[in-house]
Amino acid sequence: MNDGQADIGILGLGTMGANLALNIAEKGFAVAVGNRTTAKAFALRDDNPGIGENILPTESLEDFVAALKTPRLVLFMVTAGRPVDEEMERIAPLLSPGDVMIDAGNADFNDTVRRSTAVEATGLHFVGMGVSGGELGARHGPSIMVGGARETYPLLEPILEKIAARYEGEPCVAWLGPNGAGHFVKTIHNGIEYADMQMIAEIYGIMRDGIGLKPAEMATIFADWNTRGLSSYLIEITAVTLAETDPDTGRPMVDVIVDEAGQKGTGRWAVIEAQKLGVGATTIEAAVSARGVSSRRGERENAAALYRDVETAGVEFGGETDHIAALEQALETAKIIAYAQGYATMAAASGEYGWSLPLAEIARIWRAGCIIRSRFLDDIARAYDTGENVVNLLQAPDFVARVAAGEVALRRVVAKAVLAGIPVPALSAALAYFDDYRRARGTTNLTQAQRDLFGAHTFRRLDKEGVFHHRWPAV
Ligand SMILES: NC(=O)C1=CN([C@@H]2O[C@H](COP(=O)(O)OP(=O)(O)OC[C@H]3O[C@@H](n4cnc5c(N)ncnc54)[C@H](OP(=O)(O)O)[C@@H]3O)[C@@H](O)[C@H]2O)C=CC1
Ligand SMILES: O=C(CO)[C@H](O)[C@H](O)COP(=O)(O)O
Repeated sequence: MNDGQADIGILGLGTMGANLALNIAEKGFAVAVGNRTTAKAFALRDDNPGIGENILPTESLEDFVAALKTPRLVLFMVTAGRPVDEEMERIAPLLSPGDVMIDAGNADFNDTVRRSTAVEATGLHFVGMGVSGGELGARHGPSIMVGGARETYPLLEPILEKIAARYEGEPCVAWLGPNGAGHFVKTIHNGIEYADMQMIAEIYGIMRDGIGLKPAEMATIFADWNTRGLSSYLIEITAVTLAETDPDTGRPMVDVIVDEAGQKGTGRWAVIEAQKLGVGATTIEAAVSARGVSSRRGERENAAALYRDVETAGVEFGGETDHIAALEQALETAKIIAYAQGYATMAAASGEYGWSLPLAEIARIWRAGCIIRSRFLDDIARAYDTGENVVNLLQAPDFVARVAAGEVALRRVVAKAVLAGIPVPALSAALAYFDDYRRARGTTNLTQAQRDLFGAHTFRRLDKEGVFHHRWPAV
């Protein structure tokens, strides 16, 4: 048994927990580790000479708790959902007032609010903390989105600032707001991740099925795009994945991978929360739906046979440079719209829950470490840093200019893909949102008339103040 030596403890040594423990240990902190499968805790110490001396493996929760300095920092990195509640229930009786439980996995922020309320009532503290960056991020520097009580953050800050990714020297970690704020922001990060990935996949679809490019050719194009406006981790890994060859068959790796996308729920949570807040996060919705449709491969194969003879307009996708340039500009424009939707969701949540989310700071801590990291986030930070009230990124002057310059390319690419029968649900959702958002006189006046006719739901008039009901003809 280790006696009160560890600066922090981690329960859950899967992909993220093990790498986070190594990162913390490497930065000079002593970290107690425990896992349902206990052997993993000892293997983590034994398999990592040089760092292992800062890792204190434990066999039981009693050992784990005894190994921690007080106030104890207990970080859970287990499968989201029920396992988090189970682990919390098991360890709570062993902790003392002032100790801190940290859920660093992905979590539905509603669960975080529930857990936070229950735990804080017992004198313990609870922090919901989003960690992004996957395996390598956890190991060498993730982006960390911290929630929970403001007063609890200083207990974690020295460790988090050391282990977080750095962008131009600044650590990519911040306290973002109370109770569920950290996990809410992580959820929107993942929603944007889904939209970003789906739009890249749609551009890949146009390159493959419209233009007829080979994966290696596409890899070169994406690598080139990664040197300019679209430069980001996701574009970089797109080039890497497209360039890869399957050692078994010698074929491009992407060509042997089944076209069914997995999803663990964070994209869906983002959509649900956006809907609850009345924000149209349509690019994220399209991405989540597209993953759902992709998972019904058998159904899609049947439908493909049933609709084999459907006529699509004879659209020519040439392989010339201007087409590639249009795809690049379309993707860049749609990406701005997707981020605008994600940020609008966070802005609405901030008002609804009284969080005062620091939107510029969120962009800054996403610039490195996380899956959507890119220089583009620097531009978003600047837009929110102006001190002006940016109601939506699509109204920030820099982005108005960029979207105005790129919308024709997006419109042409979407129109061509639609005519050719190539699915572009997220790109077209971005365009539709943009067109809807920029229309001063919309069409829901008709919706209001219908609602008033069938349900006396009332409406407001353009020419008079007040709420009205009209005597419509009986139907
Ligand atoms: N993988 C990624 O790229 C990212 C993951 N996350 C989030 O981090 C969290 C952990 O993910 P990841 O490390 O990938 O998951 P893994 O599947 O690699 O590991 C899961 C861990 O949870 C433990 N566990 C599972 N069920 C229980 C249970 N009922 N009781 C106790 N322990 C349990 C496992 O123990 P055992 O070893 O015994 O099975 C293991 O330590 C999740 O919330 C995930 O969404 C966040 C960012 C990125
Ligand atoms: O949280 C993450 C990054 O920050 C993970 O990448 C995320 O878990 C991936 O989600 P999914 O499996 O649903 O694609």
